[in-house]
Amino acid sequence: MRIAMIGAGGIGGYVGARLAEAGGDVSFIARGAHLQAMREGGLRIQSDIGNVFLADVCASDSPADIGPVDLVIFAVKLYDSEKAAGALGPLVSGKTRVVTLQNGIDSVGILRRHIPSDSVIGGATYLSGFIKQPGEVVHAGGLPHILVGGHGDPLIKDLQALCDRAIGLELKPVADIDNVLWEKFVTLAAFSGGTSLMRSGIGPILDDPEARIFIEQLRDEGIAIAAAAGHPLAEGFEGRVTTRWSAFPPHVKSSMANDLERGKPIEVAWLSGRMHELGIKFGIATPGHTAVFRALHLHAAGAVP
Ligand SMILES: NC(=O)C1=CN([C@@H]2O[C@H](COP(=O)(O)OP(=O)(O)OC[C@H]3O[C@@H](n4cnc5c(N)ncnc54)[C@H](OP(=O)(O)O)[C@@H]3O)[C@@H](O)[C@H]2O)C=CC1
Ligand SMILES: CC(C)(CO)C(=O)C(=O)O
Repeated sequence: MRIAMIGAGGIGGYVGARLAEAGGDVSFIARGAHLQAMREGGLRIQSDIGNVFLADVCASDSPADIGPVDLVIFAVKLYDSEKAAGALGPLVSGKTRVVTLQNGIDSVGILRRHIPSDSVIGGATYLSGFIKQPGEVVHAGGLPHILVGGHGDPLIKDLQALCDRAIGLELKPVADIDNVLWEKFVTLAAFSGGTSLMRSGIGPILDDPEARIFIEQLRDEGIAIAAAAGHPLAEGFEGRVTTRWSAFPPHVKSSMANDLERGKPIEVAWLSGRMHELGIKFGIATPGHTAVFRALHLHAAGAVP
């Protein structure tokens, strides 16, 4: 199976390296110093599940260098989506499937504006990763599970078979990916808003009584928004979110908190900002998410000079 990873960062780098290690024919679309480092010195993944070193990496900043593939895995930040999606053309044939692992609820819609609708498949993962330095990605924690739509699609079955052979990757096709994406959106918007605004890993937040009230408030606002949007979350969801948060090593922060710390642009408009916008639409107060959105808006495009 020919696979192209769009973005070779925390998610694209980790998943692509694992698929290549398992025998997949993987190419990476990357850019800048990370692209140069991968071309010159390969791609390294540091993970408690087992490190990976891909010495010989097929990487380019131009999809035309790679040509049509069977599967595209889309993993750039949401603020880079339009540009990256607009450049997918040379990778996509009539048979290509494009699986997105981006956070939030907007990714599938963005991709469908650029490529045929039925080629796009939603997906979500709770694994946590980041680029430590050019050419090196760290798996910071979180189980390397990926949930994808496309249940019954032969290509997704082939991908699942490849993941079954891989170390540190588990892929499960599901019948209702929309529900999975909403669950992740609610869980992550609270986790990213909380760990970014409070500048802390999840452990100390859950241990501090006031900080915990705030992150749980973000979670509960998200649950109310999901119900109003026609995606009610199952009974007991609150408890499952807290269990999921507690399963991360205490120091783990969201990818947005990591980007904020590094002065990079952040995805707040698609997370707390999206909750704020939906709150206005449905007439539901979201004081927590609105505060996160407004406070971090100043940093949305990267470090304030
Ligand atoms: N990291 C995590 O733990 C998780 C992230 N996600 C989601 O996955 C998505 C990807 O996040 P993440 O892996 O952290 O992102 P990263 O920033 O780590 O990696 C994205 C990479 O793609 C590059 N890139 C962006 N646009 C292009 C382009 N047009 N051509 C070539 N390269 C490009 C970026 O370059 P540059 O550095 O120059 O910007 C960067 O190297 C996001 O939506 C995120 O919310 C989901 C689950 C967990
Ligand atoms: C799964 C989680 C919470 C990993 O940290 C994430 O999606 C993110 O940080 O963006």
